[in-house]
Amino acid sequence: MNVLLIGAGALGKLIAAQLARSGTKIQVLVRREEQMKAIRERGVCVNHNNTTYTQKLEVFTEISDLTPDVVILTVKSYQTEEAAKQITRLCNSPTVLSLQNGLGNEIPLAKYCSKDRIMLGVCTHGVTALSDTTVAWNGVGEILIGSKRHTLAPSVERLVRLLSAAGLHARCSQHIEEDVWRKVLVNCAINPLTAVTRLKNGDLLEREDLLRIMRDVVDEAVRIAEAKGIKVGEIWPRVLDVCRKTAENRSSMLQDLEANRPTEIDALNGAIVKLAEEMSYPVPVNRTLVSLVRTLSSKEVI
Ligand SMILES: NC(=O)C1=CN([C@@H]2O[C@H](COP(=O)(O)OP(=O)(O)OC[C@H]3O[C@@H](n4cnc5c(N)ncnc54)[C@H](OP(=O)(O)O)[C@@H]3O)[C@@H](O)[C@H]2O)C=CC1
Ligand SMILES: CC(C)(CO)C(=O)C(=O)O
Repeated sequence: MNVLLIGAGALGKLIAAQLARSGTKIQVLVRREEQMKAIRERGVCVNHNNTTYTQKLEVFTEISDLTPDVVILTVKSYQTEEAAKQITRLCNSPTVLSLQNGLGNEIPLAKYCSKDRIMLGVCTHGVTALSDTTVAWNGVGEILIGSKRHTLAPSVERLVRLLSAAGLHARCSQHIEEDVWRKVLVNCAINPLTAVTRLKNGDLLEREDLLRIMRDVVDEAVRIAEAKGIKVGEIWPRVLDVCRKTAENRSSMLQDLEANRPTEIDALNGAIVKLAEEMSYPVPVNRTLVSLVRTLSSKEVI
C-alpha cells in the first residue's frame, strides 16, 4: 500500500517516520523547498523516552506524479482547503484520512474528494515540532479511524494495521463522529482558556473560577452536540483527566498564539458557536472565548 502524507509538521513528521521505519511505503508532501531539502539531507529525527532515531523519508513539494492508495492529512484545520485542492492533482482517487482536530474538516475535503472516500481520525498522541526535521513525541496515545457514513473504505483496515505495526496504536471506530466530538469538547474546554490565561493545562485545575468557566464551556457545547443527535456521554470527567495527564503541557492553542501563528479556534469553539447560531441556542461562554482568542491572535495585539 502506498501512503501519501500531506503536512510534515509535528504530527505529520511522527507518523511518516514511524510508518517508514516499520516498512510502509510513505511519501510526504511539504510546501516549502527549504523543508524538502532539509528532510532529504537529514531525514526526520524523533525524540521519544530519552532515545532518538533518524529516519530517511521520500519528500516532495509537487504532487502530480504520485498515485497513493491513501492520503493522510496532517495540516492544521484552517489549512485543509489548500491541501484538499492539491489532492485533485493526483493521477488517481485515493482514500483521504483527516487526522486533524476540530469539527468540519470534511467539509472543504468534500469539495474536492468523493464523500465515500473521506475518513475521519482522532489522534491522541502528543507531539511537538522542534524544527523542520525534528519532533518530540511526548505523549503516547492512539488513533481512531472511521467514516461518518459508517462504511470504511477497503484500504482503511489495512492502514489501521500498518499504523499499529508502526507503534501508533490505531483501531477502527464505528462511531467516529462521536469520537471526534469528544476530543473537540475536551479541546474546547482546555485550549482557549490556557491560551487566554497563558497557563499550563494542569494549572487550570488549581483555580475554582477557571474550572467554572470550563464547566460552562462544556455544558453549552454538549447541549449543541445533543441537539445534533451526537451521543457524547460524560465529558467533564474526561476534561479533568486530560488536564491531569497533560498537566505540564502548554496547549497547542497557547503555543500557536505565542508563536504568532493562527489558532484552530474556528474549528473548535468557533464551530460550536456557528452550530449554536443555526439552532438559535445561546452559547455565551464559548462566544466570549472565541472573541478573546481571535483578538489575541490579531496582529494589533502586542
Ligand atoms: N501535534 C499534536 O500532538 C497533535 C496534532 N493534532 C492535529 O493535527 C493537525 C496538525 O497539527 P500539528 O502537526 O501540530 O501542526 P503543524 O503546524 O506542526 O503542522 C502542519 C504542517 O502542515 C504543513 N502544511 C500546511 N499546508 C500545507 C499544504 N498545502 N501542503 C503541504 N503542507 C502543508 C505546514 O507547513 P509549514 O511548516 O510550511 O507551515 C506544517 O508543517 C492539527 O489539526 C492538530 O490539531 C492532533 C493530535 C495531536
Ligand atoms: C489534549 C491537549 C489539550 C493537550 O495539550 C491538546 O490536544 C492540545 O493542546 O491541542
